[in-house]
Amino acid sequence: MAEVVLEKVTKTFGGTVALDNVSLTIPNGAFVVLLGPTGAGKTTMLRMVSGLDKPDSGEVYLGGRSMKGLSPAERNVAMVFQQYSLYPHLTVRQNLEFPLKSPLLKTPRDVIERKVKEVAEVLQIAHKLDNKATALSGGEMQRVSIGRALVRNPEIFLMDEPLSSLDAKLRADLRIELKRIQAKSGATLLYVTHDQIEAMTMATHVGVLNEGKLVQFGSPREVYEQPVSVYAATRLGQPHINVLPADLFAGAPASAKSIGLRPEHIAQGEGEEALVKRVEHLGDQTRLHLAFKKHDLITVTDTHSPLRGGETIRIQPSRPLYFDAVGMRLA
Ligand SMILES: Nc1ncnc2c1ncn2[C@@H]1O[C@H](COP(=O)(O)OP(=O)(O)OP(=O)(O)O)[C@@H](O)[C@H]1O
Repeated sequence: MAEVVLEKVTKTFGGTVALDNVSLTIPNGAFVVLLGPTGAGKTTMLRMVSGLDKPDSGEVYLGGRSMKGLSPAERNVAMVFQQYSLYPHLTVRQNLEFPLKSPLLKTPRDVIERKVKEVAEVLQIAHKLDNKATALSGGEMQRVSIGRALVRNPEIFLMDEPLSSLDAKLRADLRIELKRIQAKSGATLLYVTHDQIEAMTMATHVGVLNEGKLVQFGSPREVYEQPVSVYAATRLGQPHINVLPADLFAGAPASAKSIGLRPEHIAQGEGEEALVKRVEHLGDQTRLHLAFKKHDLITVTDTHSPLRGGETIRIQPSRPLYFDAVGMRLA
């Protein structure tokens, strides 16, 4: 287990500021999901922690120790990247054994065998252990790369979109397994994803990055319910939060420029008229696409709603969030 601390970390590439004075304390055993659009600095943050890259200024501490000058091998971290990195001439078993065969670790043979077997079962690749890495599908290769990180029992895992090449069923299975393994081992995990469900279901903490700056760090629930800005609010939630001019509804504070309404925070039955443009029955949820005073918005309703396109309903905000002219949240 290890606490991860970034202290005023800045990293630039030419004219691009990839990380901008980021300070952050990640508690022992946390599962942190980093969110932000492409180029926000997520991968750069993982690379700073791993030692693959050095900060221009600032410092990284793992388990209370400064990592200044330490190589990736000298840090107790294991990484999984989006692109699988396997030894193609070795079998799946040999690929999984490789991290344990480091002369530094001196892992006994029976322990190696047990760990490889356990990890292969969890990742549903036990039947492929004797295949060459090149004789695997993309999803299988990715599972072997995850396995190579898992066999080592590191204090810190760094994962960059590790499930993005897998199909929906396997993603859902591995989400649960990764969360279980992380909770059981007590390791701290930093995880990059663009997937909302992964963020909400796996994370104990969410870090929102915008152009290299850490704009919010908190539990998924906190970021969802109490976002600091429109930007942070739009990082979580599917369908997205509705952001509309504040004066569309009565009751906005004078300094509010926009109102943010999560789809489930629009009450139906009372208020003003909205036109139902489209009804989407998704099985576990029904979405209503509404037109309200020339603006589009999305809300959710009863799964068995009899509503149809062309009808009108009455709506009013139930839990509005207000933002100022630059998109910052108003208290
Ligand atoms: N090795 C590099 N050389 C030059 N620029 C880089 C390098 N690595 C990152 N950058 C730049 O730094 C910024 C942050 O990149 P980073 O890869 O951390 O973003 P990201 O949030 O991980 O994006 P993605 O979701 O696309 O992976 C980007 O503008 C990127 O182009």
